[in-house]
Amino acid sequence: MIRIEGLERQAGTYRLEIERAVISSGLNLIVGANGAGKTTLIELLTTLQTPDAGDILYSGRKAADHLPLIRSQIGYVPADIELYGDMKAGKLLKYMAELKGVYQPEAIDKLIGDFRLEPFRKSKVKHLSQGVQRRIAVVQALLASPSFLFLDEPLNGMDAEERKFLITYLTQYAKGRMVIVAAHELNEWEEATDNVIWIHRGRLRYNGSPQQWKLSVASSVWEGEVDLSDFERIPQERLIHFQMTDERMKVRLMAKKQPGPEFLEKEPTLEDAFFLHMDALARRG
Ligand SMILES: Nc1ncnc2c1ncn2[C@@H]1O[C@H](COP(=O)(O)OP(=O)(O)OP(=O)(O)O)[C@@H](O)[C@H]1O
Repeated sequence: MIRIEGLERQAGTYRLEIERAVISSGLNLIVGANGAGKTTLIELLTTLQTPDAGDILYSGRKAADHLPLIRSQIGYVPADIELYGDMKAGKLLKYMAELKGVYQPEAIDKLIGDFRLEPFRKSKVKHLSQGVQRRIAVVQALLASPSFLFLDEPLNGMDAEERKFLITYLTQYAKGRMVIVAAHELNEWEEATDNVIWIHRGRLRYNGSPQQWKLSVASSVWEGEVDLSDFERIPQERLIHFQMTDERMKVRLMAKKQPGPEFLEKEPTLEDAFFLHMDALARRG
């Protein structure tokens, strides 16, 4: 468990302030608009940034007072990964494991197998695709079997198969451990997410189950097919998705009541919930 108490961090004109929060085991999804502070929060939690005030407690221990111990339990995959490009993938992982003091050839082989990196063992990292490089970055973060695993936009650069694999892997890994993911694309995390952490302009707006987050915007999402002339009359800000089908438009939108007989109510997804909560905030001003 991670506890946040009176956390404050100023970076230029941006300010993050979280009075109190508890993050439990399982897969935690940090959501928020561009610039909301997802990366700042992750960097504070991973102890890369130092707060101006407040404490972060890992299993009851203040991070600031137990840095080496806590860092040894943290794995981190930043959004902008920078690996040693001239090193071969296999050698890089061996080197990283030695640096962390956890070199065990069988454990590395297992991770290389799990992440289907065998064909790239002898390739220089800089010659590998974005997706493969990100898989290597995830493996290096897993080398010491961290109890707290942080990933900032981990699906960036991955193809559909890699994305699906990573989400399934992290879902399993999060059982009994803590995985914290910052993401823009929410729908892919729908099944995997145990807890949503919503940051808006440096403030914690929600920290709880995805079910509760979605329940609070229930009966607000509708889907139906309309003529193009009707589509043009729908206010832009109500639209969640739309797609042309022959001469008509398939529309997913938000509305407090049924927009017309052709619309059916839909269960909100995580992405819908985010959209609706952001809209509610904007309306409150
Ligand atoms: N060192 C810094 N100096 C000044 N401003 C900073 C610094 N670091 C971050 N910021 C600003 O703080 C805000 C929050 O940034 P952060 O990267 O944490 O947001 P984010 O939610 O991860 O955004 P994105 O989704 O775009 O990655 C942004 O407005 C950013 O420009």
